[in-house]
Amino acid sequence: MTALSAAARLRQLLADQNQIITGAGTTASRLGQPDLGVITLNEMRQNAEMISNLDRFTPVIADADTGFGGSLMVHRTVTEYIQAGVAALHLEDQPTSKRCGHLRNKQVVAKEEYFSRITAAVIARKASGGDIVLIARTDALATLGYDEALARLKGAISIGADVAFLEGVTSKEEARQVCHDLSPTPVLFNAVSGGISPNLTATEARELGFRIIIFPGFALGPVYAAVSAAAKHLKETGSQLASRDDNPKNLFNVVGLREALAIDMASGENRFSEGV
Ligand SMILES: C[C@](O)(C(=O)O)[C@H](CC(=O)O)C(=O)O
Repeated sequence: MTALSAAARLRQLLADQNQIITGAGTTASRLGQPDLGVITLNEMRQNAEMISNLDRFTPVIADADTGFGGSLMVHRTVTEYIQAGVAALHLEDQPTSKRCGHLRNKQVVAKEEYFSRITAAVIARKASGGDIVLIARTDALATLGYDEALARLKGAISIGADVAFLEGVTSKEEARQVCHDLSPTPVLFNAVSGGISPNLTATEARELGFRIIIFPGFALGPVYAAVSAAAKHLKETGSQLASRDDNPKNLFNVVGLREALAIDMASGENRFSEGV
């Protein structure tokens, strides 16, 4: 168990490249459904646990959506994410019947309810002695405007959130403004391709003042395109679109075949010592 405090964990997050567990991506890939508040804590936690434990040295930021219910569910979510090995989570102010932050006609809960969620998250972190970084996200910009969204983020920070996430930033000016208005609290930029926000590179986002940049859809689109092309090829030609290097062994090496064989040898069981 790491002895890093949440502050140290935050420094690590700011310095390193991280992995993220996207709620939208998990909903699409595990449930085959759109990001409309249908995924549950258990499904998100299982995915988060699997990915967090692939490489314990790469911090994972996981989407916690609305916390999946009232304060007690938020408390449970944060506790379970800590147990799953997640390094940071983001928690938002949409109702539990939420939608992707880059869709239209979003709603948000009252400020008091949002602050109860953040408070429950802070209590859960303290109770479990965890070092998880709490990222407060607000979706209020679209419906209630910049001042209310800023007030929500400031309130969340005063309760104990470590990072602010203004969902759906609409311009570079607004981006610069929020980073300035919340300084020294680190602000996260959500780079959603084709979403509401300006299409920024990581360098551009850093220049505007963001300290953490996430690309939740970076793999989903390309994977979908690649799988569609492969399926089309199979349908049209009856043969698989495989590269010359595709064989079971090469593919299994991507998911740890060499490491597994090394464990077998080191344990003395030698089930695979003749090779595979
Ligand atoms: C950050 C986000 O919550 C996610 O699920 O990763 C989504 C991203 C997306 O829909 O691409 C979001 O609501 O912005």
